[in-house]
Amino acid sequence: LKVRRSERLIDITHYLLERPHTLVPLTFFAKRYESAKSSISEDLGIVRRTFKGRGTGILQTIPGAAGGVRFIPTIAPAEATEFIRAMAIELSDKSRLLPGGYVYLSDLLGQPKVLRAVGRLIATQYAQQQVDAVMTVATKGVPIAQSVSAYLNVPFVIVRRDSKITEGPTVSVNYVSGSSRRVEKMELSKRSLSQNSRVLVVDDFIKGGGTVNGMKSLIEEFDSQLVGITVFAESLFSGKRPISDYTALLAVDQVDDQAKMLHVKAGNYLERTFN
Ligand SMILES: O=P(O)(O)OC[C@H]1C[C@H](OP(=O)(O)OP(=O)(O)O)[C@H](O)[C@@H]1O
Repeated sequence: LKVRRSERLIDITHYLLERPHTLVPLTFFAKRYESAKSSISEDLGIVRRTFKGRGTGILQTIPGAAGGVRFIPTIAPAEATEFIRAMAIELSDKSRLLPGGYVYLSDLLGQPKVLRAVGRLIATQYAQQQVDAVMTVATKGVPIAQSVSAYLNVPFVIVRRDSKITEGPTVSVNYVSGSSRRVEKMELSKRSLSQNSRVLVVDDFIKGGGTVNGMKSLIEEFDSQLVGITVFAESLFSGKRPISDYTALLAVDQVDDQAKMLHVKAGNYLERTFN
């Protein structure tokens, strides 16, 4: 039974939204709706124009027999700007101040709406780059990594600071925890990352930068490449960070836990992603 265009458009949209960064051949849709490929091409043109117009994402067309379409989720600059503006106001609440210049984020990074937005923002930044895996360190970075990996349709791997027999054989590196000048160890199970992987590092917070620097070393131990580092928020840090090339959605620009004062502004995400 032939399926009407209005129904095809709804079902095509739903199918693609659920399968980001996945190549879907035209013949798949032609068979699914028992429609001509020319009709499916017109359908996809309507979806592409609507996605583009509303900032939903990019619908790539790959020509040829092995071709098809691929949905790349993105977030529109205006929506990204609005989200970051709202987050900066939310984070500038002095009740979020923690000793040592840390900011309490766990309530926000436990909200599905916030995690979906953060995942989409970071996936937009790397939408056109080859990413094979998203890496973070337990614990607070995990929900962010999961959300980014869902939008990029790649696995995420969790680096741990403690040894667990359930992780099997691991690769470990020592790193200096910036804020406390302590030498710490982090490790990743050998099976979780193959050689020559292109790895995106994400985390909730960067202070001294020791943690992300440790993950950079770990990626090198796996003979893999670091694609980029993006964190939800960066703190003020008086020392010199071992890593300076990273992206932050938000940035603490005034903090004084004695005076109970905290101000958070937009980080460098917007200019790094949309310029
Ligand atoms: O830039 P640095 O000075 O290295 O600090 C940033 C680390 C510390 C903190 O993790 P913790 O709160 O230590 O651990 P967990 O994420 O497990 O709560 C945060 O999540 C980053 O991973």
